[in-house]
Amino acid sequence: MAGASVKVAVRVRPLNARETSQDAKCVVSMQGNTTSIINPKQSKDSPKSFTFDYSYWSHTSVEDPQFASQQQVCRDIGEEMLLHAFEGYDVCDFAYGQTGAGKSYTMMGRQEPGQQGIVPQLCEDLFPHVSENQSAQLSYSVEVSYMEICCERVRDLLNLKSRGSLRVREHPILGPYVQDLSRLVVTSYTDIADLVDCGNKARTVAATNMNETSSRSHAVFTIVFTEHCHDQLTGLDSEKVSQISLVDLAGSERADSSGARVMCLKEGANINKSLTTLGKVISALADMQSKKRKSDFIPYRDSVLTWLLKENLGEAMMAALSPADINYKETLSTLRYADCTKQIRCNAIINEDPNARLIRELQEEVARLRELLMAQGLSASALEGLKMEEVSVRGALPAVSSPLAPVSPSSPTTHHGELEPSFSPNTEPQIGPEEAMERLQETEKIIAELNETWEEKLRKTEALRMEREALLAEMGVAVREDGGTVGVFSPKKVSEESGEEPGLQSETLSLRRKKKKKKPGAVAQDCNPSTLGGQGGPIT
Ligand SMILES: Nc1ncnc2c1ncn2[C@@H]1O[C@H](COP(=O)(O)OP(=O)(O)OP(=O)(O)O)[C@@H](O)[C@H]1O
Repeated sequence: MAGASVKVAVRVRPLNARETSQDAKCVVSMQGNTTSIINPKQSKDSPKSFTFDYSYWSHTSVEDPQFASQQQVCRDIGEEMLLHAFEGYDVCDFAYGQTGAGKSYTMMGRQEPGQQGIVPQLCEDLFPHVSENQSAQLSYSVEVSYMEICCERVRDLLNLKSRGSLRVREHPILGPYVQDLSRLVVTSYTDIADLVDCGNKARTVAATNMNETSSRSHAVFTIVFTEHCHDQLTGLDSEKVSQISLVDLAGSERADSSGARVMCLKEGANINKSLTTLGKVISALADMQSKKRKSDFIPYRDSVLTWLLKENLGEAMMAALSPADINYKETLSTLRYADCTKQIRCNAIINEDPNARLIRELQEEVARLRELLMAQGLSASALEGLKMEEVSVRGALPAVSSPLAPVSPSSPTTHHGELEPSFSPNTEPQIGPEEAMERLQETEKIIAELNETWEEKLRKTEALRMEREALLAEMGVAVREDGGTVGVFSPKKVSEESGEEPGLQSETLSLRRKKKKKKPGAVAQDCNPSTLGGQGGPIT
């Protein structure tokens, strides 16, 4: 897989009701792997053509021999991803395109038979693969996480209680990661399907509360897949870990500020930082490839999405296209974006024994930080007695003369979902006690998480499931008696007088009121989607 190009597919959907009502014409055509588009204003000009790994014609219906179904898309894209994940590679598929072009349809699809998208189909194929490969030597475990990135803030879609946005941090050994993002264990397709469903509903509820649509945010669903190997001859255990990231990006037209619709101030500044940075990253990688340069500056750090997917951008991209002449400019821009992505090559490596190696390296880091803190005047007994949750780092430590590791002006700031300043154990100047203490706690927390037993993970997963169901029920999402969720109440109109949706339950409302009291007048400016009951006032 290493060195292979990113697989790029484009897919054109049928005209929708709005386009049909405007008498829109189809300007996209496909022949084999080639997609062509005609400029409706200069129809005498020859069409612009692009060749991709796959050009999916889903504009018509199954009766058309050229028609590409959900199953075909998943067979081409999903099956290969699964295969690579079983080999131990990290893989990522992201869906790009204008709002309403068909990204979510391709990634998630619909509930009806035959309409399921890549995510549910891939998850459905996962467990039969596990059963086929399982043996006395080989066993597998699967965990999932689901997050949403909006305005550069990260929200956990599987732990609805984590109301604030999560911090994106960079650890010198672990690299970028989302602190406290829940990773839930799953043992069957039904488990995954329920979590996907809950996450999607959490997204919908949040969007409804915000009087907006989920097309403003990026959804990242990740399957962490671990192969445990026990060598019966030597008695040695080893592991291969791979991540399958499935990303439904925000609508691409928002990358263009001129096309921006009404949006709050913060959103205006941030909504597309991840999307525009993704574009820059893709074009820098493509440029590097075309010039055959070994390394170049790639602006991964400029946005949360690109930073988190830094090691994992390769594998597949699905560009969703509207067929309509009225969307010509957007569709052409999507085709160009996809064309640029073709040039990227995967830098894949197999993640062999990452946990054992990580724990060893993290323990070395803990020892180093402890030494540093002792050298700076903290006693060994104080360090031993240190409990992560008890420690209030700021102001609790003696001041020392060594400077904190400087944050370069271009480094993103440390705040909620935004990026932490980077630090490297080898190159940084001596760090101060506050930072050392913070890192020590962070590293010990990561080690504890890596050392968690399967039973502990199961307990956590179950506790979160119960919390999630209770909260979703409160927010107006019906829960079946067997635990599955069955649909969100239809979006409620925002009451003009109060700014609240009348159907929302008491806790959500009281949360909002509390916020409103604290920050009068902030409704129009703060679009933090991380608060499920967030400021739901109209976006102006
Ligand atoms: N290939 C397709 N076949 C049939 N219907 C489709 C297809 N693609 C999209 N649709 C329909 O078009 C509508 C918009 O699609 P979808 O929600 O997937 O767009 P999107 O790109 O994800 O938009 P957003 O950015 O707002 O999330 C949906 O009703 C969806 O079911």
